[in-house]
Amino acid sequence: MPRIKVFDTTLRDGEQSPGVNLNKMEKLEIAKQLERLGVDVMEAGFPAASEGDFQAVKLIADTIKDVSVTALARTRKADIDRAYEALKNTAHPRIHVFLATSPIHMQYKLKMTPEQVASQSVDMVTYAKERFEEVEWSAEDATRSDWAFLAEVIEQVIDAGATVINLPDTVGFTMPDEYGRMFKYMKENVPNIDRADLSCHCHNDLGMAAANTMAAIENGATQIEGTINGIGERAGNVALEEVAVALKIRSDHYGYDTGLKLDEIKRSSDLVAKLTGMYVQANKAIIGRNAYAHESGIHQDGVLKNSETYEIITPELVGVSSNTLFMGKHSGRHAFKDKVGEFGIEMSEEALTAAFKSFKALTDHKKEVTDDDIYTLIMEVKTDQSEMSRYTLETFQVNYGTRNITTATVSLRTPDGESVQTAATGNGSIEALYSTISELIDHDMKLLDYQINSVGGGKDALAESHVQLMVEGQTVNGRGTAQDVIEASANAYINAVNRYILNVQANKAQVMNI
Ligand SMILES: CC(=O)SCCNC(=O)CCNC(=O)[C@H](O)C(C)(C)COP(=O)(O)OP(=O)(O)OC[C@H]1O[C@@H](n2cnc3c(N)ncnc32)[C@H](O)[C@@H]1OP(=O)(O)O
Ligand SMILES: CC(C)C(=O)C(=O)O
Ligand SMILES: [Mg+2]
Repeated sequence: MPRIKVFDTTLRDGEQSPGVNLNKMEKLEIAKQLERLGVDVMEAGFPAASEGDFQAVKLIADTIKDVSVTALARTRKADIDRAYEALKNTAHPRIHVFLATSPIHMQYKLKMTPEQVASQSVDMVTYAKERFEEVEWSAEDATRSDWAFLAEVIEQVIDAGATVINLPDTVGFTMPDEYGRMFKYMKENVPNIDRADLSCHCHNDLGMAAANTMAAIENGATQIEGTINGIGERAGNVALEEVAVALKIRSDHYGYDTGLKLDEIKRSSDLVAKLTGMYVQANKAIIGRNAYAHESGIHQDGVLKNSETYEIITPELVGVSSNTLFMGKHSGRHAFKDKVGEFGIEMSEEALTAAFKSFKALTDHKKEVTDDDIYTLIMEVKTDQSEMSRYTLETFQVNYGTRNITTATVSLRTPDGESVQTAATGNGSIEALYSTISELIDHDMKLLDYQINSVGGGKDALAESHVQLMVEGQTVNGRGTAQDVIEASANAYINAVNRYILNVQANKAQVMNI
């Protein structure tokens, strides 16, 4: 069966989701999972955007061996140079250069004529080609561009060395038949089109991203771009798992396949949801909690007689399985290690010991420790940068009552190793807690967003909190886990402050290096 290449942009376009901000260790974990999933190309970031993005792309490029790693660049030499610096040691490098071709973007955003857009694209593809064998060129806002103009630019950039041509539906504007016709038009009107892969890149503003991607495949696309769980700018990108499973289940209709290991989909989805804080809705296609659940009597009756009456996808196909190993206070290190293996996660002995210690501590409070709990603990250990952390929570107490003024008392260890303590009040537990922590930390801070979720079910479930703070004018995210919701909230807040401090240190180090 002919194979469609999969270009994952979870770490670049996906990270452009409002409110998402991954540190480099979190990005690396996602990159390793994408490698296990079997994507052909992963877009690791936009190195010219920030020092943090540059470092994350470089770390991924230096680590990933079996997948092509790419990075985004504007049609500017400085962007291409920065991408080259980040990617130069990777096994299969690719640069991704983009420039908008629609009248509205050219006139108002770029303030360039169509002729300037064409020649700048050619010049920068030529420049990129001197550094990279694989050069992808994207016509941003292709679906609102003039097709004849676009065809001319595509022909020129292929002559200049582009090996992949991407036609993004940047604002999710197109419809399936129209997008399909655009691909057919380019196949028929660009004389050298067969010298390049043709790629689609769909956004979901009108809920058409998956349908548009399928239409592109039917009309000549050889590469699809998207993200895990469909995260991304505004309403997101196409969810890769939806397209890959649709191609598999309807191979009779399309006759194409991807190289993805479909049973790695659930793990990939869980990891991205956990590290980004963007949880998947229960009825989400392919990986939603309800995607393999049957509620009504007639459906249940049908499924009991023959599951295919109401199930077109088996849960096992995408790696959804029921928990068979009961993990509790009597479990030992072997069972724990086996569970880590089941998740497909590699851990050093040191990290395994730390995760096992947290697991045992949890079993003292929790009757049954679920897969979700263990997975959360492992990720806490794997993405921990505590050796570089600055503030740690020592103790806290919150007094809340319907008729009392809520008071929190918190003790923190500061970056200098000093123990500081104070108390403050607030309208509720979290406000009192956060006001108290703020008083102990010598930075100007504002809470922008706060989320609390339970991991798995049950009244003794672990709590996981995500916060977004404005610290000294910089937006930072934080994540914290604990058995208690207030402790998880405190951990998330302190984690955000520590990330801010690490960012400041990284920037200072960069200035000193220059
Ligand atoms: C459709 C997409 O997803 S595109 C990718 C979007 N991703 C991002 O923007 C990543 C995060 N971005 C950033 O950190 C910043 O925008 C940066 C570092 C890239 C640039 O920052 P700044 O230099 O402050 O510029 P700012 O973002 O305000 O404006 C963008 C500039 O790039 C220009 N530009 C936009 N696209 C392109 C392009 N493809 N090629 C060349 N120039 C471009 C704009 O015209 C504008 O130029 P101007 O300053 O001459 O008016
Ligand atoms: C940078 C390009 C490929 C993009 O993300 C878009 O146009 O949506
Ligand atoms: Mg995009």
